Amino acid sequence: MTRRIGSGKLVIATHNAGKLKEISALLAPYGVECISAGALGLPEPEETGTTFVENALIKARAAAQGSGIVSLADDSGLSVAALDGRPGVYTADWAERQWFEGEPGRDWYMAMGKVEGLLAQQGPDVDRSAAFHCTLALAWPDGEYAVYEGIAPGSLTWPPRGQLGFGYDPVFVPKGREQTFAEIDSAEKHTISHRADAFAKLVAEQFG
Ligand SMILES: O=P(O)(O)OP(=O)(O)OP(=O)(O)OC[C@H]1O[C@@H](n2cnc3c(O)ncnc32)[C@H](O)[C@@H]1O
Ligand SMILES: [Mg+2]
Repeated sequence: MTRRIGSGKLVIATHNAGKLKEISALLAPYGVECISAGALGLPEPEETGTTFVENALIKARAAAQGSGIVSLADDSGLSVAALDGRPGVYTADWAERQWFEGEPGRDWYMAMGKVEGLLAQQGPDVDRSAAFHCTLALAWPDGEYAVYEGIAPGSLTWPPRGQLGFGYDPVFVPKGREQTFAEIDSAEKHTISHRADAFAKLVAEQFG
């Protein structure tokens, strides 16, 4: 029997504002008091793993140890079929760190262009299928943990479209749709995304 979060405090071990917003919305119905790793001043651990599971556990364990509170991390990424699954666990790293109006951030437009450039090298008939992956890891300060995985299949489009969401959303068209994730409102994204898929499994086990 997996240990449960219950209705106490939960640290959200991410430094990505887009993810934090989505995770808080997905957890809103379950009466958990969410605190972000940033608000607690927790450092961003180095993601030295080679799989989504390893990196999610690194982030969740670092936050649980640093805060003494059960922590939830999300490691996610875009796997492109024609690029043998890249950028995969390196999805965030493909976007260079930059300063935008005095704030640190990453250049997602440049990263989306990098993916598109590699696809374009394979010619006009290249297979444009891709999938977003999301691994959620829960870690307790005493070392116990649980992992939940989700996926959203789809394809890549170019040029980027839409203003909603974050990261690579403007180039990702989920399967069966015509709009990109950045053109789909957040309530609807929460019914079809990789994060929603992983959360459905977490919710069934933790709050079911
Ligand atoms: O590690 P944390 O602090 O959580 O934040 P991060 O942005 O570094 O997150 P990851 O290491 O998991 O990298 C995953 C990247 O994949 C992209 N990504 C993940 N989920 C996404 C989504 O729902 N829509 C668009 N892009 C997404 C986004 O660019 C993320 O930066
Ligand atoms: Mg990261």
